[in-house]
Amino acid sequence: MLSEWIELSLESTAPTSRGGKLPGGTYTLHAAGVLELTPTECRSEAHACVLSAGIHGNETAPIELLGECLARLEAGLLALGAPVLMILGNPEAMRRAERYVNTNLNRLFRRDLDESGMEPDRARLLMRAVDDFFSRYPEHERLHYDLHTAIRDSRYPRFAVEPFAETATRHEQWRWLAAADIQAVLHQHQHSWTFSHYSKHHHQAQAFTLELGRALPFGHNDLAPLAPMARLLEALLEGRKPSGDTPERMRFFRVAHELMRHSEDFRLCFADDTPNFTEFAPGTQLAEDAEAGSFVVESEPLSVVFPNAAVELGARAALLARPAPAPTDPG
Ligand SMILES: O=C(O)CCC(=O)N[C@@H](CCC(=O)O)C(=O)O
Ligand SMILES: [Zn+2]
Repeated sequence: MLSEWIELSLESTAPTSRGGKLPGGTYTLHAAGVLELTPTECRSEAHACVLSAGIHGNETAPIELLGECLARLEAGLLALGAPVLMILGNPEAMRRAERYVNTNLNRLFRRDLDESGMEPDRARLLMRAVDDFFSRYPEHERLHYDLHTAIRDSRYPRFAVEPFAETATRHEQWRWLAAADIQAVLHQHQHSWTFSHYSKHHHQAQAFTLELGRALPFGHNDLAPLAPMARLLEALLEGRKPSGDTPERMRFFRVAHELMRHSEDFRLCFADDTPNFTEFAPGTQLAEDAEAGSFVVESEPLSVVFPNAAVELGARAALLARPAPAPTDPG
């Protein structure tokens, strides 16, 4: 049943059972795309882990990665040793192989959300699922990895976005991400209402959005470069301490500016296939908006991340970042 969970979610077929046993514990299906794994015994290093994928329906590699982890659990190659909430974010968008159906789910994770519609309802359901899960494990260190893939190529194909929130990121997280072959980290500069931000802001979780290569349809993903990330997820599922490496292996950036789309008449002034983290020199015009005017790089170069001129009005059309120092170990 476990390994069929993803297929059944894609087919919108209700599974025959809402729970059962697996090596090292039990599973419970709380709602479509919301699966909780409960260990018979938590290992001492275990985190309470939220692992989500498919928040954008066309980002399939992370869904396959979670599927592989479940298959290994079910086959007895891994023994569950930590509480885990596994989430397929937007099953309807997954079925349509679209980023979203009506609106971008990953901008809706706020407690004062009052919009109606499929994605707002889904955001409310997922926020409740995360609240309930973390409240069951008050003694555990909390963690949320929200797994994505990017629309464009990237100078660093695998990178982490660290949400902005008060909770400090523990140094071991940088070590784990470096060992998982994450190549760059982007620190957010302000609240962003993404899923990983929700867990960090409201539950003090160690939380990241992880970009794991480029968005491709099911069956077209090469999971080989994600093998080190699979090892990290498996260690978390087993409640073991993951391997670490020096964070200096990764390049660090901080968002300096968020480029917003204000009007219908908006364009980015560089090629559509410009890879993430491409740097633009001072004086370069990056955007033209009928309402906000033009945006030109000022005195320091800026690197562009997630450029997308086709976003909804009022939404982020790109992040502009500058290099940041690698974090030092507080000891
Ligand atoms: O490649 C793109 O333009 C988008 C990839 C993606 O979905 N990224 C996330 C990042 C979330 C964050 O800022 O933490 C998103 O845009 O929701
Ligand atoms: Zn995404």
